[in-house]
Amino acid sequence: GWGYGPTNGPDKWGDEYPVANGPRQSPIDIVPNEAVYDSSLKALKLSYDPSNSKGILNNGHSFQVDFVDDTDSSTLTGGPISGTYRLRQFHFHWGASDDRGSEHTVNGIKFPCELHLVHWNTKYPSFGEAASQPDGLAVVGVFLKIGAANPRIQKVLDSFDAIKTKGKQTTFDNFDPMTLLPASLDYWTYDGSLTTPPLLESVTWIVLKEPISVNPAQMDKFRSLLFTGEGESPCCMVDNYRPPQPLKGRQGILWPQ
Ligand SMILES: NS(=O)(=O)c1ccc(-n2ccn(-c3ccc(F)cc3F)c2=O)cc1
Ligand SMILES: [Zn+2]
Repeated sequence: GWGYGPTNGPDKWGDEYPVANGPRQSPIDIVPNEAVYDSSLKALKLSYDPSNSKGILNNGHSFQVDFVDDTDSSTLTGGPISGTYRLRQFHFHWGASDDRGSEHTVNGIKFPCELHLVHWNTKYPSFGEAASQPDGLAVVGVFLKIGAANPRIQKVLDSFDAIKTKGKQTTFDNFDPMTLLPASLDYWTYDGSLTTPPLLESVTWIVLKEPISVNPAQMDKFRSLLFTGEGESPCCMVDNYRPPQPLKGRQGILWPQ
């Protein structure tokens, strides 16, 4: 199966997933000076119910916190999207060292980590159905930079001992992902795709301009997870990011700062 190694990594994904070379692939390099101002864009509105958080899972590519998404209690509205999108899960991508790890880059700069909050359009009957539609998903991306320790992320990191290997999961109750967001919800937005197989071109990307912080010890905790399952020879879960993809005519749009 696909991964991030030399034999199954991003350069090989196109063999099994031809959309890898499609017209709206993600991530991209964001060049703020080239972003177009769009006065029709609205402010992002995120409303999350902490009681919707369900569990945390090591899926062998990252770890994700899954949410109950059978009601409109944790939603994304406004911003570049129309209608209501429900939060399904959030997860991260990170590097083996602090000089890399994010998927989107800004003027070619990589951050050590990037958070993705995955939402689906409730005009479709389910996440799976939405994931195959051009307006089916909306992912909010948040950069993490090295700085002060982030007390909000600590609860996530404290669960890692229970999900060290691929396939392990544990309960994860009453977590409000709002606490992971920066003060400003200013964003860039563009039409893109899932950044891992199946690389579906169904994502409206909303990348926040303001990063949140983590300290080096917290970044090292991310790197303590394993890509491999229990009993397999251990391979650290690091560098689980896809590099920026060709713009192919797309223009990054900037919400009025
Ligand atoms: N990194 S990201 O662009 O935020 C990203 C990358 C990949 C996924 N992803 C992987 C498999 N799926 C998935 C799961 C169930 C389903 F019915 C359809 C899917 F595409 C999915 O949404 C979800 C989010
Ligand atoms: Zn992601």
